[in-house]
Amino acid sequence: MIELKNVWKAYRSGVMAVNNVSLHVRQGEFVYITGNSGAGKSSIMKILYLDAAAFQGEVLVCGENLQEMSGIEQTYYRRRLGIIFQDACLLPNRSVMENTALPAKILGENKRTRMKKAREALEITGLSEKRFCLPCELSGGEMKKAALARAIVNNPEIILADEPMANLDKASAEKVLMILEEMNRRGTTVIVTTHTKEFIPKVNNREVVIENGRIISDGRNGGRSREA
Ligand SMILES: Nc1ncnc2c1ncn2[C@@H]1O[C@H](COP(=O)(O)OP(=O)(O)OP(=O)(O)O)[C@@H](O)[C@H]1O
Repeated sequence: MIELKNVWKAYRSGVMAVNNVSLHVRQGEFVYITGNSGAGKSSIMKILYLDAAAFQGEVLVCGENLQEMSGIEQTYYRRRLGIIFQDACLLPNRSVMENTALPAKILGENKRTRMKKAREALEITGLSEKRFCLPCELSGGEMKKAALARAIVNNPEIILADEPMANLDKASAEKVLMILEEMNRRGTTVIVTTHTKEFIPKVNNREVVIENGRIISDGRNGGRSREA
């Protein structure tokens, strides 16, 4: 479903953040991308949600080449994604409810439907009580939960979650993973980055480990390398 073929991404500073990465994620898979801070995890996610300017190599999603998409095709592609940005990226002057409903608004849902969807998503993430707050009135962990609610509100085909467990206590982090796993059980392809393996379940998970922009192992349960 998602295929990176020999992808390179260098920043103007000269840093080679993504160094010849090839990765295939099948439809309905749940993949963890792990690695130390600065390893290149977010850069890979940015490439996938089209936030990274010039990169080399090919990225195919359902056979479509991201670089060859027109502007309107990219817009439709983004609508198929639920994204949790590393720094939450909530609109500062909109309530939690409005932030959560935003992807439904972009899809053209009427107000009643998008508020219903936002209420349900906030219920799932346990943030209902804070629905009328502004982002500045939330803790870091609550911001992550709002970002998660926004990411799941449209029941997306693909979720790209960049450090969704950061700033969360153990119980909240486990709950975030539970929600992402439930989305995955219902058919959503999920890619999660994390610099800590603390919360990754030990059983039957695919973990792609990045170091200095390269994949150094790709396997299940910390198993043997597939693509390194
Ligand atoms: N906009 C940018 N301009 C220049 N260098 C950048 C930029 N963004 C990231 N980098 C560099 O690219 C490398 C990879 O960064 P990236 O954010 O992808 O890593 P990461 O694995 O997500 O790290 P973290 O876990 O700390 O978020 C790092 O050396 C970083 O300093």
